Amino acid sequence: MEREISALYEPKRNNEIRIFESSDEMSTDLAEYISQVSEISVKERGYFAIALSGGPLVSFLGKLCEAPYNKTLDWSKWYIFWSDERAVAKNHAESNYRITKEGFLSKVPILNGHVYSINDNATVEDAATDYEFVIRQLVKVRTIGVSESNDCPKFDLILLSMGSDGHVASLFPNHPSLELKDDWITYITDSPQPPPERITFTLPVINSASNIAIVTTGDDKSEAVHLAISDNADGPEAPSSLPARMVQPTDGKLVWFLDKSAASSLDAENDDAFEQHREY
Ligand SMILES: O=C(O)[C@H](O)[C@@H](O)[C@H](O)[C@H](O)COP(=O)(O)O
Repeated sequence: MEREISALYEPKRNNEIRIFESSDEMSTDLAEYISQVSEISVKERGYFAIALSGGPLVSFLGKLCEAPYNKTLDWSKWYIFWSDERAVAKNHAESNYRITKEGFLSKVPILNGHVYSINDNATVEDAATDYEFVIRQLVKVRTIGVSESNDCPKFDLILLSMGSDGHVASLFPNHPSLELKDDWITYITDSPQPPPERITFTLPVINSASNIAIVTTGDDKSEAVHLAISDNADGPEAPSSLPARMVQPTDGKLVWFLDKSAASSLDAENDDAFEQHREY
């Protein structure tokens, strides 16, 4: 359909919204989506490099640990990374590594040597430098792909969740880390949500991925979802520095996985830049 595009905003391409009646249905579809992306990546590249986030995301990966996926997926080709980590010890309740290990990694046969966690034994600055170094080595040998448009790593899939303030990974609204162009990994010491110190992928790395999924549930996210997605949120008041709105893959594809509550402020008429799959 022909439509007028605001001069203030790049038209969105390769974006899709999937809306589900319940988080259980969302988990089922998410498992199928991840399975398909992993199969394609293994077939095309021989590896599947996936970056996870913390928060409630891991609880939506449960179906991957069950039949048929626990048997059919080529787990030996999976390489695990984190798009962000909190500066706490690995055995701390808030460690994204710990949450992922308990809720996912301990239930599937991913090789320990393929799990690239963020150093919890260094300052956040050093941990960010170390993580970028490790990722550079893996890009050199192409375990992680490389973007054709810049030298950024091209993860096969980056899974993100979003906070009610629109933050993704540990990129928070109006934070200077949103401006970084050359760093792959950075750190912050002033997170508005505890703990204050965190390590995070930068936007250039997120946007260079082949596939990005933002998985979000709950009423408290509906306004941020609207601001992140809707064309009618364009204009002079547009939340140009809302991190979730800045997630726009350069060559890849973005899929939003939303439950009905998180999608409740979306205006179907005005969101036609997205291919919508309203799974009611
Ligand atoms: O520390 C953080 O950055 C948050 O925990 C974040 O990781 C979380 O994903 C969102 O805040 C959404 O979480 P809820 O859906 O539970 O609100």
